[in-house]
Amino acid sequence: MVVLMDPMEDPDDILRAHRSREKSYLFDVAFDFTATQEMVYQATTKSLIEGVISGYNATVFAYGPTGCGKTYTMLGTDREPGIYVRTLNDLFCAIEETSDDMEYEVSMSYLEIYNEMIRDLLNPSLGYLELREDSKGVIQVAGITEVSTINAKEIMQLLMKGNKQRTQEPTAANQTSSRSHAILQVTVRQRSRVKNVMQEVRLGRLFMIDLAGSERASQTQNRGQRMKEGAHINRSLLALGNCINALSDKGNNKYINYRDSKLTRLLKDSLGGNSRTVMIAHISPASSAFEESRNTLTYAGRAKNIKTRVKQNLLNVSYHIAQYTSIISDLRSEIQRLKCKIDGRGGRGHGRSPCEQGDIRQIQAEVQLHSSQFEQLEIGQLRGQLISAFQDQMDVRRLLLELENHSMEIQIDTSRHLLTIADWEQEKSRRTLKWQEEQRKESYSKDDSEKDSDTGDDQPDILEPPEVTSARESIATLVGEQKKLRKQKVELEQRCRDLRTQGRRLEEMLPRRIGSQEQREILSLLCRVHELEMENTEMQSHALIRDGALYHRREAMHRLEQHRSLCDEIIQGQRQIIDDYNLSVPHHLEQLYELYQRELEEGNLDRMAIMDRAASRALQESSLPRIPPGPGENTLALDSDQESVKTLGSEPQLVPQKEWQKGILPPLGVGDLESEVNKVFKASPHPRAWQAKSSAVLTPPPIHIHGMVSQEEPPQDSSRINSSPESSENFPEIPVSHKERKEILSGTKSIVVKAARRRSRALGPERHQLLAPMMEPSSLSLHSLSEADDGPPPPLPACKRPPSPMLQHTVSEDNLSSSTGETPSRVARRHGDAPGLWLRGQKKSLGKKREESLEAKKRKRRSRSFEVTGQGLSHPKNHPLRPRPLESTSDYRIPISGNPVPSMRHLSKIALPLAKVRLPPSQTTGPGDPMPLTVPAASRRATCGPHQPQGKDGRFRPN
Ligand SMILES: Nc1ncnc2c1ncn2[C@@H]1O[C@H](COP(=O)(O)OP(=O)(O)OP(=O)(O)O)[C@@H](O)[C@H]1O
Repeated sequence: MVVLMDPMEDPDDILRAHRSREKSYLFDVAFDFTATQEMVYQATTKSLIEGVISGYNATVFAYGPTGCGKTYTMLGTDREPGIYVRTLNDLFCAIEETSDDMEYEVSMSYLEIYNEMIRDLLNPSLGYLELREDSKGVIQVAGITEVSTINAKEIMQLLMKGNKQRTQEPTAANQTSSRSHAILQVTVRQRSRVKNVMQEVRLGRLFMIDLAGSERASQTQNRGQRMKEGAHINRSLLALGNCINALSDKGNNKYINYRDSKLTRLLKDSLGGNSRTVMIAHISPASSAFEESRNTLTYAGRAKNIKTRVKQNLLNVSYHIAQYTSIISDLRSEIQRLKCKIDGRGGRGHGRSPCEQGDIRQIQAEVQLHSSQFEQLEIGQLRGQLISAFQDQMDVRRLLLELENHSMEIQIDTSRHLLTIADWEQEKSRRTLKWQEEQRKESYSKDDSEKDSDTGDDQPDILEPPEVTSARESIATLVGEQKKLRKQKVELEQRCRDLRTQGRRLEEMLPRRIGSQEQREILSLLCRVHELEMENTEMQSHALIRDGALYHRREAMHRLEQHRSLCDEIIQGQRQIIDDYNLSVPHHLEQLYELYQRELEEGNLDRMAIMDRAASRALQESSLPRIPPGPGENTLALDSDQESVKTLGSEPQLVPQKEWQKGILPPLGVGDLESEVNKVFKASPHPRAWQAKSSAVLTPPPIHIHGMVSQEEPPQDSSRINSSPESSENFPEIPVSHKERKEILSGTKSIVVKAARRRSRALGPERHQLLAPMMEPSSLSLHSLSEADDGPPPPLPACKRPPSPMLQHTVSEDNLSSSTGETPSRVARRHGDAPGLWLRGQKKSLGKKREESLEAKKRKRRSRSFEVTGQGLSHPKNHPLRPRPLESTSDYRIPISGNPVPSMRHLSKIALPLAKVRLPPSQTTGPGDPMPLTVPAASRRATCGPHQPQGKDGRFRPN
């Protein structure tokens, strides 16, 4: 509240008491002489700044008589700056605070209205400027200088410069009287920093006006120019007052005449339009300025009633195409900069161009994703290559295994054919002997002259059977097949070496390429799996080798047993003759015979057999050594497998490296086989010579099997058992008839081929089961033997020679003749006696004791053999190559059960050469031994009934 008191009022003057001019005025704020510049600024102007930078117009003007401090309030001094400086300072501070999100443009113009003329204070040389109004009704000063800056210090310098240009003249009322209206216009443009085609711009204008003071001519005592200036000042202020009066009159909608002066025209919006306006009225406390003060307060009071409509100045800017070009150029520059930054960081900007994205974060994420995908793809490729290399190696090794399996089958077939040929040679020899015997018998009834005439031809005309010829042809084919297999094996081994080299390169490369521990562990496990697969394959290979070796070994053992039994019988028979006829024997022969007897009694051979069986069992039960694919590089390949595991992982090796190198691939044995085949490939034209050669073979003494003795012979090179010349030369010594041989061989082939096929199948997807069935007890052995035992109870259960009763007689003859390869008469003739003498003239004194002794030993052997047979049932694993039960029993079980089928009839006619062979029990009943499998069952029946000790039927009947 401002109370204006009349200085002329006299309380004692009653006449003028009712004419008092004292008046009170209400304003928003009133300052007294204690108010500072800061207080005035804070109370009047500071609140306008926020609106201005947000797009609102504002006006601050100082109104009042001359010399009342308007200029002081607005401009101030250096020490006490006024509203101009303080407002600008705060304005720039506010802009600075929001400059991160918003972009500002600040421009300033400074002019004065002097004598109703507009002059640019920033560039006074421009002369007087005109006021113009645009299409929107906004008043503009044409050509005014607008300085754009955001630097407060710079704008202050401009302000000082402009003030110096303002017209000030000393008057009687004010030494620094302003003779013009000074108007400082600050325009603020605000826009968002986010670029867009359509952009909003906020435009705020702030007018800070230092009006010239109204003056009275009497008071200012102006004359001339000063009086003229005062007149213009007063006229413009009058126009302003009129506008204020008009605007403040609420109920009067009369016309607002802004055009009376340039000042009102310029302040049109500030007074009654779109502006927040502050009027600072200045009055003087001097009583002499009572009238001016009253008028000022009256105008100010009226101005207080003026209502304005404030609105935000918003401009929607749509850019021109040139601006679009500029924007695009800016964007490209930004993209290029980001691209260079990415390239400089990792140089991984391959593939899709990041410029297509435009967003640095998206580009970075994409680049990272591509990098990760590339790394995963690379690892995946390497892993795939390694797996492929492993699989190729395994495929080649399986092929090798199949090749070896096939080779073994060929060997078995070849052996079978060799046996057929040998049997024929044996049969041929026997027939020749028979024929010669008959010739001799006939010669007794002839004279010497006739005898001499018959000596020309001692060879019968014996035709070779077709199966023997076929066997010779088959052998030729099999030898060719073996050569082919050998060639394929060499190629496969080379292929295996190449694959191993390739795999080794991958194994060396992978640890360097893979940085992830997880990936390394995966690959390590992969290599480990490969190693186990290799191990499995090699175990199968070794099992195959062992199967083949055991088969040949048993076969050879069987032959040797037969041969030994033959020799035993010969020795016993000859000894019997010697004893019966009290023949004189050279001393060294007698010593040898005693040694022979001693070994029989002491069981040395049995002990050897036990040791051999223990060694064989240890061989079977021990862990199988690994078999490298071959010497040289193949061994290296396997080593490399382990090295790969060592490289990729830290798992310990289960098998020492040396073990890998110990094994060998199963030999194809072509060389040995060929050498063997060459001897019998063609029919021998001289069976006698062949027999003489066979007789030179060192035949071991009979081996008496006791207890746990197995049929296996002492350790020897199994690979040579079947293919060695010695073994082949033993074949003719086996006195089996041709027909019997054929039956046996057909059974042998059936079993062996089926077993080989099963092995081949096991090498496929179920190759892991290859070894398992071999370790299972064979039902074949159980059935064959148990059913054999279920037959007619044999008086001598362990008889090795069981010809059927109905065939016993013929068998006996064959037995005698074939067991030695000579007829009994021939044997007797060697000692100078007639053929029948050695049968009829047996003496029972000395020979009987010896015979009883031998018989007791035989019984003992039979008994133990029976025990062994029973134990053999529970230990079938001694026959790793035995045929599978279902396949084998189909051919051989039925005859044994007592219901002979036609095939059994043939079997029952098996000649005694086999029947009289002293076969070890486990061999005769073992399912893995095809030939003894059937023969003992039949021979047991044959001997159960009519078998008698020697001499009863006038014939020698060896065991
Ligand atoms: N509040 C104040 N404190 C100190 N000095 C002041 C104050 N107000 C005004 N003055 C002084 O009074 C004198 C006149 O003031 P000023 O020039 O500002 O008056 P004016 O109203 O602008 O006059 P004019 O209308 O003639 O220009 C100046 O010398 C100024 O320094």
